[in-house]
Amino acid sequence: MDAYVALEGGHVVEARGRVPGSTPGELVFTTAYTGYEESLTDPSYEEQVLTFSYPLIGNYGVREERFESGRVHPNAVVARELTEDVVEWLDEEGVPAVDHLDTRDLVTDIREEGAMKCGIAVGEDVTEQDALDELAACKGMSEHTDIGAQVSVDEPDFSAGAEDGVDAHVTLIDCGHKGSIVDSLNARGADVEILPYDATIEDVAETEPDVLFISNGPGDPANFEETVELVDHYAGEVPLAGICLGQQIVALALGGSTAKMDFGHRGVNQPVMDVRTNRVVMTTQNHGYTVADPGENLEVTQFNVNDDTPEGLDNDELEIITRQYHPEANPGPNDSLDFFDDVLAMADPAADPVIADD
Ligand SMILES: NC(=O)CC[C@H](N)C(=O)O
Repeated sequence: MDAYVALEGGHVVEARGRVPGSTPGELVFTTAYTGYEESLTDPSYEEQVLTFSYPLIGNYGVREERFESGRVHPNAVVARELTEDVVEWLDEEGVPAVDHLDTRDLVTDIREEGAMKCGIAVGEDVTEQDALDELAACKGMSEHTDIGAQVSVDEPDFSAGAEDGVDAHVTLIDCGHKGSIVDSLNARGADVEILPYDATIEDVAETEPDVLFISNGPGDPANFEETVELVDHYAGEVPLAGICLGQQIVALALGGSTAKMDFGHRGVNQPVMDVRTNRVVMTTQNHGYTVADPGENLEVTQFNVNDDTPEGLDNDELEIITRQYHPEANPGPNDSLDFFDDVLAMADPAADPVIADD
């Protein structure tokens, strides 16, 4: 099977085709050396082409219990070597895949030029031109204005908490959540009400949340206008938590700003410094945007040791905790699981129910 990857600027790389198909997508890389099932099912990779810098992907098989959602989200997959198990899975999912190319070169290009548009063509008779045509059709990440609708639940859903633990009711706004965020809350006793990304202020009020939780998700946070409005309304009225896109949305709602990073943070060993405890934790990350300015209402309590970008924003008085990384730690490391205890410590089931109007 022939395979070509056309990079922004027009350079075309030849590869071995593993799963046929053609697609555009934003080319990004992850340095994660484990957790390929978690990465590939993470909705935050929607509309991207995921390159693994680790050279062998699929060496411990494919197991559904490690999936973070019901499908593979990247538009295509690139690796130095993909095992048969992974190829079979991607084939069932209809996700184009290529290997046997120099991923060191590709990652170096992304490091130097930044995450870029690309086009992939894989199949018996595909040509370089087919890949270039896909590239020409590739939109920039921020042009995917409906990306929330592509990954969010359409209807509200509910996931019951364990019998033991915190008697709390969390309303999760689903911007493309990882399943293990819900599992982490359920395991601590909290019931989780899952609402679509465009839920209204009234929809949230009906669920009577003890905590309002904004999930991770794909694309540019500025395109989640409905969710930004929700946070703007509920900040100070109900405790707020957010992960990754959730942190960015909370920052936008509280007067801060976000910006696109050059090549982002994607991996499982990103070091984060907590300025309150003076401890460094290792974290799993997957993001291409960052909070550029947290605004006047949020304190930067954690930052990335590599590039100083904000990793944790807090407001103790308004009861807000957000993290840019993934504390649910799938596939690990487990250093920051206590985030969920801190979130649920804000819940006060005896408090008056929230109200929809100001
Ligand atoms: N994992 C996420 O929530 C990613 C957030 C956002 N889409 C970004 O790329 O920065």
